[in-house]
Amino acid sequence: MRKCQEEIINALGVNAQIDPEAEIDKRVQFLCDFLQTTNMKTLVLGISGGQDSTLAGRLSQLAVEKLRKETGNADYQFIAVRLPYGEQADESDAMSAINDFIKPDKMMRVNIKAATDAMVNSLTAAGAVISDFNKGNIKARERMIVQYAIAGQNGGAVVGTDHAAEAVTGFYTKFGDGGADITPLAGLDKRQGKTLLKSLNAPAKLYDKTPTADLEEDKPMRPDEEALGVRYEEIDDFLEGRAVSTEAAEKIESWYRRTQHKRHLPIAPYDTWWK
Ligand SMILES: Nc1ncnc2c1ncn2[C@@H]1O[C@H](COP(=O)(O)OP(=O)(O)OC[C@H]2O[C@@H]([n+]3cccc(C(=O)O)c3)[C@H](O)[C@@H]2O)[C@@H](O)[C@H]1O
Ligand SMILES: Nc1ncnc2c1ncn2[C@@H]1O[C@H](COP(=O)(O)OP(=O)(O)OP(=O)(O)O)[C@@H](O)[C@H]1O
Ligand SMILES: [Mg+2]
Repeated sequence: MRKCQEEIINALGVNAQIDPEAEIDKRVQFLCDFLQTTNMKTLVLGISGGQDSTLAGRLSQLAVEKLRKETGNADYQFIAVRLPYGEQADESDAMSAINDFIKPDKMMRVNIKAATDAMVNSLTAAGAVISDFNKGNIKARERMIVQYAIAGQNGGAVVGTDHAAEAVTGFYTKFGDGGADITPLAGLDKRQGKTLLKSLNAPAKLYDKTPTADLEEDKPMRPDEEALGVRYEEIDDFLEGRAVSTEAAEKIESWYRRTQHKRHLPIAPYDTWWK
């Protein structure tokens, strides 16, 4: 195995083999332990209609149901949040994830278009030029603001959907979808997430779907793999310690190096990791 590959696997805590049932139990229990230790009662997560939030949402709902049953305290709750920018192309998938699978205690909908456009207009009026790509990151950060507002009002925590196949490339917005309190999918790669969804009897259309950030208006529903220049199959093989083409390995390692700053707290004078 490549030396850098081994370092990444260890840093991100990936296991090549997983037992789906045991993983589900472990990750639900992790959420339960977190809520009990912090004395919080509410989990909050944006549900996009994509694979990651479908899985993290269902695990969150299972955790609060378990705690309600075990403690007799009815206050534990999961709030799923729909956060479209205007009209969302795969709105029906998002609603199917919520109604047919996650079945959250509560669902809220906040359209982030007005806030996003107002921010872009204010920046433009101040003389800034905001590209479509940069506006995409503003959308991700508006979603973060909404989730923290709901968590703040409910004494709750924001669930993040980061996992190993995303962390390795840093393919998320810093302090946007990367901003969260707890990440129950950490250490899983994309196909392992899919396996957990199958095990939980999720509708196949939700995990067979092409992963997309869907942040850019110039490139609607652009597949992550197109933006990254490497396939999830290759990223997952790499993370499971398998051999991948040199080209794929070098791309993955390059993304990893370039996005190192996203996997750390802001750089302080005593930090040395960034040098
Ligand atoms: N070396 C360094 N040390 C410390 N900080 C550094 C830095 N380099 C950049 N930065 C900071 O980081 C910022 C760039 O990071 P960031 O703002 O995240 O922006 P960036 O990484 O350029 O873009 C985010 C990427 O993630 C994708 N994304 C976003 C959200 C969700 C999903 C999804 O899959 O759903 C995907 C999105 O499509 C885009 O390709 C810079 O503006 C700078 O402030
Ligand atoms: N339209 C949206 N409504 C609600 N939440 C959203 C929306 N778009 C993104 N998010 C939040 O941002 C997170 C990051 O998006 P990302 O695309 O990585 O995950 P996903 O959509 O759940 O899965 P996939 O990677 O398979 O598309 C989502 O998991 C979700 O919590
Ligand atoms: Mg998505």
